[in-house]
Amino acid sequence: MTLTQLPIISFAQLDTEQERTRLRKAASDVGFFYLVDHGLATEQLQQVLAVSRQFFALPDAQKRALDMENSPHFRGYNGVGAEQTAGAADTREQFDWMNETTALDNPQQPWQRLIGPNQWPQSLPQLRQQLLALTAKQTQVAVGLLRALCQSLGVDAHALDHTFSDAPYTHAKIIKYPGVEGATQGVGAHKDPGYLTFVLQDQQSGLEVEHDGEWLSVEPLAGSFVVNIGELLELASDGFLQATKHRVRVPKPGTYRYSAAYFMAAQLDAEVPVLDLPAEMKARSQGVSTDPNNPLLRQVGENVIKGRVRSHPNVAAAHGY
Ligand SMILES: O=C(O)CCC(=O)C(=O)O
Ligand SMILES: [Fe+2]
Repeated sequence: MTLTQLPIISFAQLDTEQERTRLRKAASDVGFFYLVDHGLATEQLQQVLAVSRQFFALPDAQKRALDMENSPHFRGYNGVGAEQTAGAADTREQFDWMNETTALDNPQQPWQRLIGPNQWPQSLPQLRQQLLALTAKQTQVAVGLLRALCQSLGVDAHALDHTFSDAPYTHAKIIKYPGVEGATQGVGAHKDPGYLTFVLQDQQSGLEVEHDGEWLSVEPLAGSFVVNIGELLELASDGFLQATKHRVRVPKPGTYRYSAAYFMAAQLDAEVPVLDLPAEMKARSQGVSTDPNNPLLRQVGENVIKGRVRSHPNVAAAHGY
């Protein structure tokens, strides 16, 4: 039967085996679901979307001063057309931030250059405050969700904890998709590189998920996060869970879509283990996908930097990646 809506999972009920079974089904059959009862107030989420609108409404020069091309750590602003996905330019403006740290003095590996400071607009101090508060709460929920997912896969809830015990690598972005005549690709079809992604959408749809060879539109559900499985979970489950491909279509001309995406990975220096799943799950596993254009890498930093360099060739070139 064709799927018409994503499953809805209650975070608050994941202490019950019944809800964890629903979680496992959603994660393995679709790889995408709405997460509700996650404890973040709808008001806080509305404030994030409001401050994000304020950010994108700043004068172009102020946004350009934060251009990602200034940052060897892939942080900051990108205008429409700067990012590449599936070999074509995306029609979206975005602002990216990650764990707030200082750069390493002597990075040995390209992915170690991801470590560093963010770029924040001085004229909108509430952006930094709102976005860092959001990320901190999302990390708590993502860790709880990952543990429940491990349990649902028949392994210890803490089986992956050692891969993020220093602190998970978190990357997030606020996004504005403008309706541009003749454009269709808001963001091209892709998988996300981390463990789990949370997307906060406004009332405008546009996100589509690949399921059984068709594209399913993810209609907005107020107060929810749209959660999806990333490549690190495909690796950890040896393909029992698949990182589902998704894309965003450009809204109608004259309209806009705003969203905020949060990507939780393991710490950059970790290796993702293969979990010892029960035999019946192993038997149903498809194995890790082998796309020559997108190899999945167990070394977390390498998997993350792969995506950054591919999405932002201008930033990679400016900083000698
Ligand atoms: O804006 C969205 O709904 C999803 C964005 C997305 O898939 C991404 O940035 O990886
Ligand atoms: Fe994505």
